[in-house]
Formats: sequence, structure tokens, C-alpha cells
Amino acid sequence: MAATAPHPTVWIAEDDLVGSIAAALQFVSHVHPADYVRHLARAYEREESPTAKDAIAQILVNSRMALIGRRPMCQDTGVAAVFLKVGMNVRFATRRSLDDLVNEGVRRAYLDEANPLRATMVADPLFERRNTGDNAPAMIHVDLVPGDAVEVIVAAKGGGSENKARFVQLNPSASVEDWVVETMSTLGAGWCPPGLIGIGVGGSADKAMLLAKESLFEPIDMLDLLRRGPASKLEEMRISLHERINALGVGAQGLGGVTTVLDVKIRTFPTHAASKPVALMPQCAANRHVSFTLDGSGPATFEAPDAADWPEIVLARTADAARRVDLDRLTRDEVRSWTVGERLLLSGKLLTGRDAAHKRMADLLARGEPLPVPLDGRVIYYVGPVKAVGGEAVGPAGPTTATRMDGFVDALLARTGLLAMIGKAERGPQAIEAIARHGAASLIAVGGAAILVAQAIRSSRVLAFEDIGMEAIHEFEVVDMPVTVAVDSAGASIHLIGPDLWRRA
Ligand SMILES: O=C(O)C[C@H](O)C(=O)O
Repeated sequence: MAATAPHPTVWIAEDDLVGSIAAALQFVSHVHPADYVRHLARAYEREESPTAKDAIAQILVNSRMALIGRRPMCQDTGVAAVFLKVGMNVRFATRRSLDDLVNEGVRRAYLDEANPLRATMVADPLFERRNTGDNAPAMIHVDLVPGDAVEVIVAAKGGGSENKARFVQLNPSASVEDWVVETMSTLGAGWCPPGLIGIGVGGSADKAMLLAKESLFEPIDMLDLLRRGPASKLEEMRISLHERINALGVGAQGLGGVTTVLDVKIRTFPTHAASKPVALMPQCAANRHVSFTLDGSGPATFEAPDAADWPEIVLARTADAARRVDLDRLTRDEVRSWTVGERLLLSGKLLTGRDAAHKRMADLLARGEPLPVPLDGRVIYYVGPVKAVGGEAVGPAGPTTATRMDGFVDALLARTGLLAMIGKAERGPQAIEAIARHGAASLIAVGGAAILVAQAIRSSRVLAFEDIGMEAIHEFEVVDMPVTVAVDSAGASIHLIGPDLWRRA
């Protein structure tokens, strides 16, 4: 066999990789992919449920504000996920590990002074859960492939949608479609629909998960697929899943509506004759990813799209149909008078607190110790804001998933005099029962509309637990912050009523 001439080596400079990763993470923090915007705009036009339509409108308007203002579309600026296909003729001009370089890119992006992103990663996930302060480390996946370049996908995946990833080993004869539809009917709204669903079938448990995640980076093309019709069994299955999931009526933010998923992606891999591993990976409205190639000629650059590609939407004036609430004079009787679905405009002082602060407060209560901030007569907003820059009072500050705080609701309501909570997504049966028993309420703001929500926040200061970073208890001063009553003091829940109304299957 004739020997082939050796390929010249392509050298990639350290800083080309580090700088490109940083630039990509900065870019995706505020730029939605065009295919996502196109599909979401179509969903907005088609939506028949007024509450879901308003939620989609807010996400689209927020997306345009992020693009123009170069600030994160969502306060959850995500876990950095980096997929590298490294050509086998490539060498990196460094003595450091690839992980080290990628993580330096993550640090540079998240600590950027002009557009700081939220540090969300916690180390020692079992015990201490201490914020790493710079959002490193990234989730890094490397493939060696033939070629002279490095193909990179950089994504920033939000925690709410990642939490709803599911996996099953089905019997070989079982229906993947039925399992997916059944599972989607149990996911609720914590994954911030409308978004995408990635399905990985085959391989092993770990491989199926990776397939599902990677499928989310394929172009969103459901509108084109529906127009031209399916050309394969896989495309038939995508269309069928798209229809069946949307027929569940979950809708934007779980409020009930005709669109829950914009597209369904499926990837497969050969598997064991006894197995059918299936992974389901939701992608929230903060759909953030970009790809680039490094070929030794310098770092990647990213061009922002034209804001004119975003639909022109004028948000309905909430003030007309909303009840004004003075948080500084709020009483339990007033909370009892709120009804499910009612729009409120909150003004006054609002406390914040989410997972880590709730755990600390619960531990203090269990030990019979006082809380660092009294909750009597107060409303708490489940949020971990982005740091402010320039003239901002606070950075993007949308709600986090309320459901995760359900386990704390009864104790807090019973023992502190807390009146209401604000978050996103549904409350579970026990939390609803506790809310009704204590004459309290659970309110929602639109997840993924973090810049819009932050517009109502006029000042912010940390009151307690400063060491837990974005999870600290803050006090916000808000003016006309729009929220909707999700669970009222009679125990009626918008996330049960809405989807029931819009279910078509
Ligand atoms: O961490 C957050 O701010 C939100 C989280 O992604 C969630 O969806 O619950």
C-alpha cells in the first residue's frame, strides 16, 4: 500500500479557543437563534388562549430587548455546554488541558464587566453547594474526527429545563411515542414552554442522554416539515409527537394553550437487543446556542442579527385590567380577595429568596432560631437576579420555578406570617393545600421575560445570606410589577384550570 503524505498540522492558538468560547457565551446570552424566533412568532400568531398569547408576546418582546440592550434574555444564564469536534490534523499551541482552556473561556464570559452573566454553578453538589463564582466548570464533550479544523457548539442551558430531563429503558416492543407523550403530560411548566423537545433513542443510558441534548442544536424546521410533509419514518414521528404534545393543552408557561412545543428533534443510535433506552430533553424558551469553526486563522466572531427580524409586538397595557397592590400595606384579607387568573400590579418592598435561602430559613425554623429577615406581612419573590450594570437597579430578574420551593411552603406560611410568593410554573397539591389553609396566594411572572420583569424593579439591596451570591435574600423596591394570581386562597390553580380547558386529547 502506498504511503500517504503526512497532512500539515493546523495549529490553534490558546487564546483563539478561549476568546471564541467567551465570545460565543456572551453572544448567546442575548441573541436568540433566528429559527427559534421565527417559530415562536408563528406560535404567537396562532395562539388562541389569551393568557398564553400574552406570555409568548412577553417572551418575544423580551428577546428583542435582550438583542438591542445586549443583556441576558433570562436571569438563568445557564450551564455552559461545549461540544468540540477536533480534527485529527489539529494541534493546540498550549501546555494546558482542553478543559482548562474552555473553562477559562467560561470565566471570561461570565465575568465580563460590560455584560456580566449570572454565576450559577455550585461546587460540592451533595453537601456544601458553594457557588463557584464564575460559572465554571462547563460540561465539555470532545470527539476526534478526521479533518483540519475544530467545530465547536457552545450552549448555555437553563436549569429549569435541564431539571425536566427524563430517561427510561423501555422494552424493545414498547412505543417510544406513547412514553414521550405520557411523560410530557407530567412535566408541568418548570421547563418554560414553549420550547423544543429533544429525544435520544438507543445506545446506552448515557449515550441516549447525549443524543437527546445534541438533537436540540439541529435547526428548528417544524414549520417547513409540516409544509412539505414527512419524507421518512423519523419525520412522521416528529410530526406526530409535535401534534400529540401540543394537544395536551399545556401551553406557554403551562397556562393552557395550543402551543407547548415548537419542534421535536429525534436522534438514534444502535443499541442492545434487550434494550430501548429513551432520553427526553426539554429546551426552554431561553434557547441559546451557536456554532463556529476554528481553522488556525484566528478567533471566531459573531454577527448580531437585525432587530427588524423580530415581530413588532405591542404589549397589552396591564394597567387597564389589573388591580394595584401596595406591598407595604398588604393584609391577609386583601390576599384572600385575589382570585385565580387575576392580574395584579405590585408596588412597594418585595423580598427575594430561592432554593438555598429557603433551605437555610427552614433549618433556622427547625432549630427554633429567628430568621435574619422577618417575613410577617411580606411577599417573597423566587429569583436569582443577574448583577446590575450601568444605570440598572438590578440585572435581568425573571422568576425561578416555584414548584421547587413547595416543600417549604407550609412551614413558612404557618410560622412566619408570609402572605404570598411569586415564581413561575405550577404548585403541587401539598403546597396548594397549605396556601388555601393559610389564606395565602401564589403569583406568577413570565419565565424567560427577565428583562421585562426587571423594568419594574427600582432598587435592590442584599439583606441576608450574602455568601450565597445570587441566592441571597434581597429586598427589591418595585413599581407596578405585573403578576398573575396562579393559586388563590381558595386553592384554585391556573395551571390546572388552563390546560384542562385547552386539552384536545
Ligand atoms: O435559576 C433560575 O433562575 C431559573 C431556573 O432556570 C428555573 O427555570 O427554575
